[in-house]
Amino acid sequence: MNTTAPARLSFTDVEVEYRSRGRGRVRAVAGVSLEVSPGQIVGLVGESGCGKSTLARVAVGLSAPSAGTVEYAGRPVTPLGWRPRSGAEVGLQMVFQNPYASLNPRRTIGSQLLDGVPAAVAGSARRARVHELLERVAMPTSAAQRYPHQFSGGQRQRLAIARALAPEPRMIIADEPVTALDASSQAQVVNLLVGLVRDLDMGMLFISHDLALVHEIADVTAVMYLGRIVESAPTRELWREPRHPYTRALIDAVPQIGPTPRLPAILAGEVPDPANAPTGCRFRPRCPHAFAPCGEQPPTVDLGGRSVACWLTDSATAPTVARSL
Ligand SMILES: Nc1ncnc2c1ncn2[C@@H]1O[C@H](COP(=O)(O)OP(=O)(O)OP(=O)(O)O)[C@@H](O)[C@H]1O
Repeated sequence: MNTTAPARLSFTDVEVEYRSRGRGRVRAVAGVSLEVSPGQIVGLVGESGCGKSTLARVAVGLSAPSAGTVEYAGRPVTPLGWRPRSGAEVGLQMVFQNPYASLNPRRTIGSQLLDGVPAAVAGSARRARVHELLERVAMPTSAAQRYPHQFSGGQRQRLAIARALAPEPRMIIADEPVTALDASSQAQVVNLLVGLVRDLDMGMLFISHDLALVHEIADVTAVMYLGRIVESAPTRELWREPRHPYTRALIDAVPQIGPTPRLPAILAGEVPDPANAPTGCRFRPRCPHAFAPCGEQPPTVDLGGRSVACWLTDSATAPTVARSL
């Protein structure tokens, strides 16, 4: 592994196309460029079906992009299974929505954690490392002798996080890691995960449909719609001044509490099937501000530290509605 390159995850013009019977060609990811730097939490948000999980799978080599490149620490991430796992994949670990995706129900927790501990850790230090991993996720060391089904959902997810940490990754890809948990476990697991990422100075791509949660934890938020990143910005700026109508709609859909409570607005319509994606701007059929230029795909415009793909931000085409956004 190239140890001099920073442990940065970079997607460049990534496309992923599925061929499925009945639906034909499904372009689930349609040209995504995104970076996650060491020590940074990037939140990726969007409604169901926008292509978030597909992008996560490509990041860890579980799927191959049909175009574009994914690099980690300066090396291409290539699909698993073709050769032994390389440093690129070991440096990146994934936490799934369902902990059973990373925990084998038929093996003890201890043996599964041992599998992940680097070979360089030898002898009795291996078992000590397993105990250390359990302590890191606030589980008793006795958990090592038990099986996944003997734990609650929240505990299982903590054990899946310990499994992800075992190979000492520098970057975590967390795909809806708390969506399947009850509300109190959700908060615990998110706090644990974010605390670990910060303590160990790792990077994290945190995928969620929950913009309010991403607002709490992410340094940068990228908003995905039907296979494309429509807006990306430091989280605070994005929340304070969303530039894309889809981002605005997602923020409006979050219930507001506090001195001036407000009921959430409903985002009109549904995400179209990517097998039948609209031409031009993909958000056009649901956008309250759609106008003639939206028949063409908008370019992604760099606004200095943030980017947006919307004709409303183009000074040549933007009509007065831009000011009302
Ligand atoms: N193996 C597959 N074969 C065909 N189509 C697929 C496959 N996996 C995903 N898709 C389609 O690709 C699109 C994006 O799916 P993906 O799961 O990446 O979205 P998502 O934003 O993560 O949604 P969710 O939050 O519901 O998981 C969807 O239209 C989905 O039906």
